[in-house]
Amino acid sequence: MIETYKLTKAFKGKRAVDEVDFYLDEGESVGLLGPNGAGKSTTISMISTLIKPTSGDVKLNGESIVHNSSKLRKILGVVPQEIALYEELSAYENLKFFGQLYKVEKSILEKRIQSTLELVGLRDRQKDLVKTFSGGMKRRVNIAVALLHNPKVLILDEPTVGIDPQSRNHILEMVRRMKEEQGTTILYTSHYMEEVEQLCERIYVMDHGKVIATGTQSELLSILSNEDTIKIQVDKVTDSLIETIQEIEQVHQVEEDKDNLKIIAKKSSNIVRELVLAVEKEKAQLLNFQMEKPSLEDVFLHLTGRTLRD
Ligand SMILES: Nc1ncnc2c1ncn2[C@@H]1O[C@H](COP(=O)(O)OP(=O)(O)OP(=O)(O)O)[C@@H](O)[C@H]1O
Repeated sequence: MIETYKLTKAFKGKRAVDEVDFYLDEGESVGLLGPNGAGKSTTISMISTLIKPTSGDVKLNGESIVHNSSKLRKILGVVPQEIALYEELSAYENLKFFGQLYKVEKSILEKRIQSTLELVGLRDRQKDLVKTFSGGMKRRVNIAVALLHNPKVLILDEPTVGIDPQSRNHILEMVRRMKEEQGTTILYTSHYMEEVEQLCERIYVMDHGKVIATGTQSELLSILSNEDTIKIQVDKVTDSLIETIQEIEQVHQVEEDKDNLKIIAKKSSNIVRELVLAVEKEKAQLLNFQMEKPSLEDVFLHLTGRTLRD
């Protein structure tokens, strides 16, 4: 349905998006996962024709949309990171205003306003002014705006950043319902791997403007099939302890998390013994030891040496 070929965007000569090849099939929900600055927003801005690529192409059903975006715009709903609403108007009035602006037919606009408000869980607050809403509620109205013309494809740019848990749950549930009940095609960007794990069938992992891995969740996790993820808790984490563990031959990554250390190491029978010896050598006390199932966060750590939230 939508495909990109070597999609590239440079700002002042620096590539924010670097030859990204990507596809989104009808009815799929695909995640773009990456830390802040990875190039996710720039990628979706090009896909949604808000900015022009420096080079490369975006195609809708085989036709380039870079210079002819009208077909795409009809079927696309985009929820940007920034909230764009009139604070002095009510939720209902905002939707009516944007519905008229987007030329939603008069005869169906009222019904659409009510169904989108229902979907984002704000039907009973529709008469309240947007300025009285929490950040999460404003984000939900913003999503309703993007849904007014009943788009086949919905692109959401980090829709749950910085909002209350109730709104976050509403948004996740809404995306799930749109996909399952209406067959909407979804492109979802996030740096929360749990959300992408929960909602998306296929995932592109981005870092520094490039796609560094892609596949289904289980395909991505199989990157770590030769690795163990081990969590140890010690009485005190020191730099010297981290260095000693990093010197163990099988160890690829060590991540510090309060009193815990998360270690990704090549599968081997003696890794446990090596870790115990390292802790003893540093005169630390081992309080807990746990082998863990790898997560997408671990895949990212393995590929980049950093965590998604660094
Ligand atoms: N208009 C612009 N002018 C200059 N640099 C830009 C512009 N837009 C984005 N960038 C740079 O491009 C890189 C990628 O940014 P982008 O917003 O696409 O990342 P992201 O993965 O969406 O992260 P975030 O979640 O922080 O938005 C960053 O280094 C950013 O500073």
